[in-house]
Amino acid sequence: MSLRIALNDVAYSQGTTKLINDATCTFTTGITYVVGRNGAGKSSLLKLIATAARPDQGNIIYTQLIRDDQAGMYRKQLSVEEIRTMIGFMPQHFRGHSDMTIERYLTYIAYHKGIPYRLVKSSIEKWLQESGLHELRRRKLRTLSGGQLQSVGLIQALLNQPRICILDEPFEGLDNHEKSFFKHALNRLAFHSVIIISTHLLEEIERSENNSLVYIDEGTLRYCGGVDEVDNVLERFGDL
Ligand SMILES: Nc1ncnc2c1ncn2[C@@H]1O[C@H](COP(=O)(O)OP(=O)(O)OP(=O)(O)O)[C@@H](O)[C@H]1O
Repeated sequence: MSLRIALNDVAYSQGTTKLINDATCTFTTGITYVVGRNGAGKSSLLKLIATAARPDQGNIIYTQLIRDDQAGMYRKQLSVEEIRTMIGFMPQHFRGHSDMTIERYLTYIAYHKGIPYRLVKSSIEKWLQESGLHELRRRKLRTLSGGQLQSVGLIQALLNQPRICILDEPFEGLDNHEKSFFKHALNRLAFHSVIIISTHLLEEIERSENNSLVYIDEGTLRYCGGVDEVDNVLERFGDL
């Protein structure tokens, strides 16, 4: 199932402030890193793609490649409702439900995402064991450290192996063990899913040939292309 997200001349404002200008870019399977300085518009761009905000102008078209015996191969346009069932999203400064325990919160999210009842417990158990959060599973979210909360935010986004995964600064505050665990999970997911990650940590960018880069500056997309160009892009448009 090959997905494509195409932004066509997308503009987005808050009040009189234009946050995104005429953004045209395509996202496909694999990891795309969205980079730019503080305030460049990364979070705004991710919210638009996650359907958490709506463009003032232009559109975002989500299509899926369909193989059909009769009709052959064609691209089907997906509705917002269909897209929302496919998205895993972690906003910047994830908080979750502060009075729930980790276990209860993830169970609630799992049901919400339609994970079959019989798989919920074992799936959450596995994520908690592998991420190192198992011993903390009965702690309320408000008592967690920044890195622990970030891990819960990542698990809730990745729990149902989403076909579209949008993560705003996912590596912020994680220790090396947590980073390598989630990177591994993302690399596995990237074979079948569109993964969009905003980051200002250049060392977190994996320069694999399947990965892409978007450089945003003052709401304008200056570069959309292969991640192998990252050094040239930073030299041309400015370091982060
Ligand atoms: N509700 C709002 N009203 C007015 N301006 C806003 C609003 N939200 C964001 N902005 C401004 O829009 C610009 C882009 O913000 P955005 O959060 O998308 O950038 P960012 O690249 O994610 O920044 P950072 O890396 O610092 O999180 C910033 O200058 C920000 O101050």
